[in-house]
Amino acid sequence: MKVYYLTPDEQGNVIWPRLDPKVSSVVTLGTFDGVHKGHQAVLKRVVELAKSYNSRSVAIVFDRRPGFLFSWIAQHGVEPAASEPDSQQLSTVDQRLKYIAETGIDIAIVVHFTQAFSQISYSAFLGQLISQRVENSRQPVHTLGMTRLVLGQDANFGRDRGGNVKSVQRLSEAFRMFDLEVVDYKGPGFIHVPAGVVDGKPVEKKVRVWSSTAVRNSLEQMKVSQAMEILGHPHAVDGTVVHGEARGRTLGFPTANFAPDYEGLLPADGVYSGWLIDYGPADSLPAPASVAALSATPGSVTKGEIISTQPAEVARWTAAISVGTNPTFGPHARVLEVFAVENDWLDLYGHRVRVEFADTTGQMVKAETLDNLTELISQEVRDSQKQCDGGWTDSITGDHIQGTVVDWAGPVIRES
Ligand SMILES: Cc1cc2nc3c(=O)[nH]c(=O)nc-3n(C[C@H](O)[C@H](O)[C@H](O)COP(=O)(O)O)c2cc1C
Ligand SMILES: Nc1ncnc2c1ncn2[C@@H]1O[C@H](COP(=O)(O)OP(=O)(O)OP(=O)(O)O)[C@@H](O)[C@H]1O
Repeated sequence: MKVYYLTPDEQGNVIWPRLDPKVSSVVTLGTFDGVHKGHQAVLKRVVELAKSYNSRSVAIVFDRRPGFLFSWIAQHGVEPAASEPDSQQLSTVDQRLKYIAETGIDIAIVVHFTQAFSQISYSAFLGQLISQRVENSRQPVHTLGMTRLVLGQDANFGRDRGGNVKSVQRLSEAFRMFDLEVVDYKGPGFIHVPAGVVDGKPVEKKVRVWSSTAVRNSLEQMKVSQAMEILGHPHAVDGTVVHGEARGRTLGFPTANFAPDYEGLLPADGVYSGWLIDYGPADSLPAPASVAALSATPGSVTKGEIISTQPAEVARWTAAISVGTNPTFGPHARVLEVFAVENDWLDLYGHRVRVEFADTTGQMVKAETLDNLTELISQEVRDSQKQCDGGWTDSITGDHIQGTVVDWAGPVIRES
């Protein structure tokens, strides 16, 4: 998959890549947070249509959730800095691109979502996907050559969320420049999720089961296996390993402690089963293109290259995962710690790692004694092995992923 990164200028304008004018594009657009099964249905339809029309398949991905941008502005009065983390984001742009690439999409165009960009009307935006007028040129120049647009039934985009299935259909019929195809595959239906408090009373809202809101709700309730069911892959958190308090070895369960700048939404405090993936020393890995794109000149396009959006996995282990404040040991910051079940005594300091959440094994408790805690953790480790035994199957590729050690060349520290 080729990836282009677009940085809007102060007026919100972007320069679209000029793609080969002899080939038309089937396009979809959205945030794709989590790339859940609903998103997958839309993306797969784009790939299918592109194949049948000899077109290219294009996904326009908004980076920064619009919800994050607008709530930040409402709270702080200004736009967040480009590097400001979004604590409610399920997956980083690199994680999303990895899954989008798996669906078979040819080109992803990542647009850094700014307030000025959000003010472009849906009709002007869609027009730009066909051709664009540029400075010093009278004739509009060919951009993506969009001939087909694929949207989910309740898609909304453009200024004041004016672009929806009805308004886009009208536009399509009036100008006959592109066709609209609507994917109405919402999955297993709807659920109610908490939506804050009004007049002192908790209120709920109805959302699709296949939605990022439902995934966030599952994670907040420790239901990581439910999140996996909606996503079609385990929910993941990425980070680098730092030193903890070196207590784990004494307990018999040394853990890889994630640095506080981890990426991905952390599930509620609790103990989970899953997988720990090692990508090797962080300083040996190239910075992802998405990081460089954050400091790009406004109004620029970072040329697309065929990039690997994820470093290669060095090893993968079944994991017992602890999220919380370790109350047994008094006041403590909230931490994410992972014990690699098959290989205790690993040296992962400074490594780039990922943890994938499979299921729940217990609560974070204040144990009476260290022996009690060790006993509890031992049981949770056994449960993790049982729960992760079957691995998991990627809903996009159909690949079966087994949670056992791949080929780890790093040092294994044995107890002396
Ligand atoms: C599977 C697992 C379950 C855990 N459960 C608890 C718990 O219920 N209560 C608690 O205080 N700490 C719990 N911990 C965290 C340990 O207290 C922590 O790993 C240990 O203190 C080592 O910390 P350190 O890495 O900072 O040295 C758990 C750790 C693991 C790996
Ligand atoms: N369950 C679903 N069924 C069909 N289409 C979906 C489903 N979920 C999302 N889509 C479509 O995927 C595209 C990208 O969606 P986007 O990520 O921008 O936001 P969304 O629709 O609000 O998704 P979510 O609520 O899960 O965040 C849109 O066209 C949207 O309508």
